[in-house]
Amino acid sequence: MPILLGAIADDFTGATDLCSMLVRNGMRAVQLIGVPEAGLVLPDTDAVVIALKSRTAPVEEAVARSLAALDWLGRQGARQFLFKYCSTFDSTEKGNIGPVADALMDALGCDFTIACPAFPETGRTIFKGHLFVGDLLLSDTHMRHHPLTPMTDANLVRVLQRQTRRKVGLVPFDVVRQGPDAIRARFVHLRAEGCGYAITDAILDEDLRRLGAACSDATLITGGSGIAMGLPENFRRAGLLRATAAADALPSIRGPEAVLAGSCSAATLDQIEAFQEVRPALRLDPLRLADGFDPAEAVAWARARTGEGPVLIYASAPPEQVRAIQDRLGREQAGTLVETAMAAIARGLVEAGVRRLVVAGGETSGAVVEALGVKGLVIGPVIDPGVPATVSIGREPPLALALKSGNFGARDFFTKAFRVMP
Ligand SMILES: Nc1ncnc2c1ncn2[C@@H]1O[C@H](COP(=O)(O)OP(=O)(O)O)[C@@H](O)[C@H]1O
Ligand SMILES: O=C(O)[C@@H](O)C(=O)COP(=O)(O)O
Repeated sequence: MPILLGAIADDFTGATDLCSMLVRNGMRAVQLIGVPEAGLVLPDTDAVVIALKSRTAPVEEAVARSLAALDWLGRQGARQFLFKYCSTFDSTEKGNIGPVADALMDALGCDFTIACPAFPETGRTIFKGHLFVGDLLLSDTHMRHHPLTPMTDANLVRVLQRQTRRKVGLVPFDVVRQGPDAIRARFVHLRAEGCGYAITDAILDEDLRRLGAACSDATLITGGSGIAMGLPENFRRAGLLRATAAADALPSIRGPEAVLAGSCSAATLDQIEAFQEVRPALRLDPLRLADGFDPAEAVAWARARTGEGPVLIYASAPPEQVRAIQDRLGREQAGTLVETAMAAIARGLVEAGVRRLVVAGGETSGAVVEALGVKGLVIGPVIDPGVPATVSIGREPPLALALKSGNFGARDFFTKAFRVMP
C-alpha cells in the first residue's frame, strides 16, 4: 500500500514526537532510523517518518541525507512531504533548516512552503514571526545556552532568512485567525512578492489546524510536530484515510530498566534531580571521558543495581559547567565524546539484559539508537506531550524505548515513562 505522508525529521526524538502527533490524530505512523536497507518489511502504515541525525551535521551531509530520504519516501508513493525540525527552531548559523528545506523544494520542483515550529501544548507559540517558549522569547530562554545550537534570535523571519537564498515572508496572526481561505490568499500574495517561505504565526491548536487545512495541496510543509496536527484530517476529507482501531497499540516488553541522559536542557536537569531523589544515578564527567574513563565501568555500576528498578547514567550539566567543558574540549568534540560513551554504555546495558530504556536528548537518542542497531520504531501511547512509548523494530530482541526531547516531559518523567511503557 502506498503511504500518504512521507516525513523527514532532523533528529530522532523529533521524529518520535511527529509520529506521536500523527498517531494521536488517527494516522498510523512508523518511524525509520535513516533510509532503510532494501528488504526491511514495514508494518502497515499511513505515514513514514525517516529519522536523521542531521540537525547539527555539516550542511552538505544534512542535505545529502535528506535528499536520499525524500527519494525513498517518494518511491513509497507519498502524496505529501513534511520536513520536521525542532519546535525551538534549533539550528546553527550555517543551517541546517534553510539549506535542507531549499534542497527539498528544488528536488520537488516546489516554489513555496511554510515554516511553522509552533507547538502550543509544550508552550511554543509564534506571534508576529517571533517564537515564544512559555512566557519568554526564545532568545531569553535556556535555549541561548544550548550546547550545539544556541538560539539567540527569536525573530524567525530573520533567522530563516540568514539560512536561505529564498525570500522569507510572514503569515500574521490576524490572517491565520480568519481561516484556511484567508491563509491561502496570503500565500498567493507572498508568492507574488517573490517569497519562497512563509513563517506562520500560531498560538493555539486551532491555528495549527487552520494552517494544516490551508496546506492540503502543498507538496512540502516544514515545521515542528504541531503543524502535522491538521494533516490527517485533510487525508480523511479526501477519502484517503480510514479510521483504524488503536493506532497506538504496542506489544509488552519486560526486563531491567535504565535511563541515559545526555541532554543539558532545563527540563532534563530537573528530571535528573527528581529521579535522584528516588533511584540511584551515576554522573559521567566529559573531562574524565577525555582522560580515558572506560564506559564499561558505568555499565558495571548499573548491572549491580538494575535488579531493584531503573537506574540513571547522565552526562547532563548546567550551562556554566557545559561552557567550562567546551572551553577545554571544544563544543563538537565534547558532544561527540559524550555521545560515543552513551552509545557504548547503551550497548553494554542491553548485553547485560536491559530491555526497557529511556533516553533523554535528541542527539543522544540518535547515538544510542544507532549503536543498538534499531531500524525503526512502532509508536505507542503518549507519556508526556511529544514523547510516546515505542517498541523497536529490526533488531532482536525488541526493546521498549522512550526517546525524550531534552525540553519535553514533566519533572517525574523518568519514573512515569516506565509506568506507561507496556
Ligand atoms: N556535560 C556536558 N558537557 C558538554 N556537552 C555535553 C555534556 N553532556 C552532554 N553533552 C552533549 O550535549 C548535547 C546535547 O544534545 P541533545 O542530546 O540533542 O540534547 P537536547 O535534546 O537537550 O538538545 C549532546 O551532544 C551531548 O553529548
Ligand atoms: O520539536 C521539538 O521540540 C522536538 O520534537 C525536538 O525536535 C526536540 O529536539 P531535542 O531537544 O534536541 O531533543
